[in-house]
Amino acid sequence: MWRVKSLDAILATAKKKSLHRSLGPIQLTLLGVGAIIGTGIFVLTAAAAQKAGPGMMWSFVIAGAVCAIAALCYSELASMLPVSGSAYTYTYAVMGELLAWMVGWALILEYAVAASAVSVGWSGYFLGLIENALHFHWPDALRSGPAWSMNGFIPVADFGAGVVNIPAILVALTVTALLVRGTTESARVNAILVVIKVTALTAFVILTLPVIKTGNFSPFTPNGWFGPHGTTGMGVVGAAASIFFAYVGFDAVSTAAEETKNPQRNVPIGLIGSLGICTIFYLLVAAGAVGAIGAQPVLALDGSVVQPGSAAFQAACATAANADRLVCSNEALAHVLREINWPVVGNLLGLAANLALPSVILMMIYGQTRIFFVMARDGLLPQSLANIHPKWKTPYIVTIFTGVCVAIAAAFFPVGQLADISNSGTLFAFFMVAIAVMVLRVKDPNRPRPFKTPAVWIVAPVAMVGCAGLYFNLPLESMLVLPIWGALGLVVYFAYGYRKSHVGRGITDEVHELDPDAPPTGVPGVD
Ligand SMILES: NC(=[NH2+])NCCC[C@H](N)C(=O)O
Repeated sequence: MWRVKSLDAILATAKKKSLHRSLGPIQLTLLGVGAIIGTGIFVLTAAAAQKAGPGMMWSFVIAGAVCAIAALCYSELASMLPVSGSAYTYTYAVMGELLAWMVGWALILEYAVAASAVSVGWSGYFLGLIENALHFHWPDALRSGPAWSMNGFIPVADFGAGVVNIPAILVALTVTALLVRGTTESARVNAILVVIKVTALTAFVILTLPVIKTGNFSPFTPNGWFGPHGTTGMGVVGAAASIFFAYVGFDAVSTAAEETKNPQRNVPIGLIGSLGICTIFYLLVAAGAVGAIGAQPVLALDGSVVQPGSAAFQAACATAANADRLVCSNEALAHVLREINWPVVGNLLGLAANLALPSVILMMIYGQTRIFFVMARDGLLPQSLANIHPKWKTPYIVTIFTGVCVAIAAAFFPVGQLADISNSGTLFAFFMVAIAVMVLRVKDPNRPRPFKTPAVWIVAPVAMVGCAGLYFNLPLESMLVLPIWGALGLVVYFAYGYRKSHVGRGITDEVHELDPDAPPTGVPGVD
């Protein structure tokens, strides 16, 4: 189970597709910005405010910094191993099959659950739009899933607040259908969506900054840095662990390393550039939202601090006094614009989110099928999962399976919890990547590295500490999902993958990216 897949075998697999080095620093930065901006800023701003209050501005800085450091490690491996499967493949080459399996298993959590989170985020903007622009009232029971609370370790659902999130199901299944039919996102569509997203955020900043009231910034950190005693995942650092979601996606830049001119110089510019631009945007948006309408958390009816999305939180938001608070909105940015008397621009921003978010869902479900595909190709999952549809040439079985799971999770869970769970998978994968970079420096010091992590012996350990630090500031329920999911993964591995693994059975599978059984490539941001 410590067997590794040799770097040369992996590279032989990838050899066939050697790409033209054409990207410069500016294109790379834009690619990153396009892949990063999404649900995080549009939707999770409200959850971050509930956790940290105006102090969420620090949360954006912390999460951005952890991402920047992790990104530097990720890029070294991405530039050495320009192949699909990302963190899973890197770990397979460096630390052996068992850990690779665990990373691949965690990536399932990351991608599929992120797709669910974005579906729920889309639903919030969709409902806001049809209600405000078309004055159509969607039935209450069908607009969100139940509110969850914990009774000891047993989750309890309260269906008073909602039963099932129908719009989220619809968007997840629609995107799945498109993927089954073989839709991929073209660079052109991606460029248009980048412009739409950036325009929407710019408009938000321009309209909110002039109406900022300094009084809205105090108290600045109502829940402190780590939340009041007895809570988990609250405070400025708790909000950073959630808002981390808003920065993920920069791997698009790392993945493009082999298409980049002078990667040693341009990849870090692209990474730090796109993360830097997003951080500045996010800070301006956060300042605008806080300053315009305030961002103080709501308290439970008994006066205690509450986790966003929980049953007690829903109850507090249902009171008339709290209904218009930022933290209670499912479409935070559109809501702010309506509150400051720009209803039409608010609706347009909602429309922009509705147009742009499905592409994030598409990339996530696509990325998920790609990971399943690579794992099946290595023999760790059943080959039949990778079966290709005769007419549409897509891996339809895994796509439909993934889409249905995504829709179910989206139907019944709130966006903040889903994002937290997805983050736990991402943080684990980044943590492993930081280790892998160092291990590979020792094991294989002379292999060419188109991009080298600067000061790796400082940067990689700091990345590990940063990822672990954010993970341990997730709410307890979300934190527990990763070990439980991991234990399940171990069972699956020893029951199946351990015996079936191609590397274990001595099969060197030279499946090329261009082989007919490989899924279509060409979605920016996933590989
Ligand atoms: N690989 C991921 N976990 N991506 C999900 C996050 C995508 C993006 N940053 C957003 O805020 O919508």
